[in-house]
Amino acid sequence: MGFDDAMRALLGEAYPAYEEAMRAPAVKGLRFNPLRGDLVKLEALLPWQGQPVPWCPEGRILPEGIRAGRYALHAAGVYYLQEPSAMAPAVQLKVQPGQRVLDLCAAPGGKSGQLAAALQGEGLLIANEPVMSRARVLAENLQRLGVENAIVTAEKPQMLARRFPGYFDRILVDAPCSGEGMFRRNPDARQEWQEGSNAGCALRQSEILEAAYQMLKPGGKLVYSTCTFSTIENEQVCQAYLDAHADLSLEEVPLFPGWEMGFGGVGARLYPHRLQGEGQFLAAFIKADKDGEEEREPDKIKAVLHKPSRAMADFFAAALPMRPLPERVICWGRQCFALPQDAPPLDGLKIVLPGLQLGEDRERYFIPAHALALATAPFTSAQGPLLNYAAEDAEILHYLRGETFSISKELEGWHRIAVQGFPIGWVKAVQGRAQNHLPKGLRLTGEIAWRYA
Ligand SMILES: C[S@@+](CC[C@H](N)C(=O)[O-])C[C@H]1O[C@@H](n2cnc3c(N)ncnc32)[C@H](O)[C@@H]1O
Repeated sequence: MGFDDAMRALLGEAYPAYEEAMRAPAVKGLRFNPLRGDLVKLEALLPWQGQPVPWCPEGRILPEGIRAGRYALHAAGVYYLQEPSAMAPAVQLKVQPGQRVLDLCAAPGGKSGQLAAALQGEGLLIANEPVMSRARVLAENLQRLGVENAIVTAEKPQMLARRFPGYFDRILVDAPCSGEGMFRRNPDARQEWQEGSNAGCALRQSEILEAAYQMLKPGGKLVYSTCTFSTIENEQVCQAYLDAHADLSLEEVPLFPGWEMGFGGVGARLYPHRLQGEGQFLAAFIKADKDGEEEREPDKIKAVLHKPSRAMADFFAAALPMRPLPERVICWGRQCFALPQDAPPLDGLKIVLPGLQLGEDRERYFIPAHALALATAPFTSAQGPLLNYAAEDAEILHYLRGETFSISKELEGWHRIAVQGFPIGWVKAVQGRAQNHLPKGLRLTGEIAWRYA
C-alpha cells in the first residue's frame, strides 16, 4: 500500500479534506520566550500580530511572508520559530519550577525551550540528542533562549538509563518517526516513504520509551509524541508500552478545538485539515507512585570546581554588576561553565553543554562567552554597561553581520549590545570602535530583514 492509500484507509470520509489541506502552504508559527519577560510586553515589540495558538499561550501563527528568523529580536531569543502543532507535547507535560526534566530526543530544541521556560530557572533540564551535530544546534538554541539550568548530552537513551534510574519527574519522548505529519513542509520526505518504515520506526520508539520508563520516578509523568499519522508508531506503540508496564497508566489529554482523540481512546491526534498546524500525535503516561520506596538519588557533582581568577571576578564586577560571580564553575581547558544547581555527576557521559557557558578564564584576562550576554535578563540601567539600540539602527545590522562600528570615544571595555533592551552579544569598546565578538557561526549573511517596516 502506498502512503496515499494508507491515509485514505486511516481517514475514511475525511480524506478529501486532508488532501485539500495538503495543497495549502504549511503553517508557520513562533513561540514567545517567557524567560525574556511578560508575554504582553514581548508581543508589543513586534509590528505584526499573529493569531493565537489555542493550545499554547505563548504561540502565534505567523502571518504569511514574515521571515521572523531574520530579525534581531530572534537573535536575542525573544521568540523561537516553531510550527503550532509541535507546541502541544511540551505544554501537556505540565512542568513545574524545581522539577528534574528530561527531553530525550531534543534537537533542534523547540520543545526543550518550552520545558526550560516552564522551569523558570529552577530545577534541572537534561536535553539529550544522540546525533552530535544536532546536539550542538540544540545547545546553541538553548543558549540563544537564555536557558541557564540545562545540561545538553549526546547519548543513547540506554546509556542515560543506566546513569539515571528513577531520577526524573517529567520526561518528554518526542521520538524520531516517519514524519508523515510533516510532508506538507517537507515534500521530499513523502517520496521516501515506504510501507515497511513504520514498523522499523516503532521498534526504535519502543526501545527509547523503555529507557525512558527506567528513568521516570514513581509518580512521574511522561509524554510521548510523534509527527506522524501511522497507528503503528502511535497508538500501537503506546498500547504495547502499557501492556509491558503494569504501573503505567494513560493520562487523559484534554482535546482543544480541532484535536481528535487517538484510536481506542489513546492520546490525541492533530491533523492539518482540522486545525492551523501540521500533523502530530501525543499521549501522556503516569507511573504509579510507590509508598515507602526510597528515591534513588545519584551522587552530587564530583567534578573539580574551578576557582575564578581575579580577572574573572573583575569582569563580573565591571560588566555584569547585578550578577553574582558563579560559585559552581567547571572548566574544559580554559572554557568555563556554571553548573546548574543539583547537577548530577557527568563523568563518562558525552556532554555538549554542562550548564551556562561563562567564557575563557585566562588568569590575566577574561573573555566572556556569547551565551553569557544572552543569559542576562532584559536591560535595566543597573545591570551594567550596555549599548541599547532600536531594531532598525544601523549598529544592529553591523553587529549581526560581524562588523565593527563607531561608538562614543568615552566608552571602554566589555559592553553588552542590545536590541530594544534585549542583549544579543558582546562588544569590546576600544578608542571609539565597538569590536565585534559575535561568534562567526552566528553572523548573518545575505538578506537581513533588519527593518520591521
Ligand atoms: C522529532 S525530532 C525531535 C524534535 C525536538 N524535540 C524539537 O522539538 O525540536 C527527533 C530527534 O530524535 C533524535 N534521535 C534519533 N535516534 C534517537 C534515539 N535512538 N534516541 C533518542 N533520540 C534519537 C533525532 O536525531 C532527532 O533529532
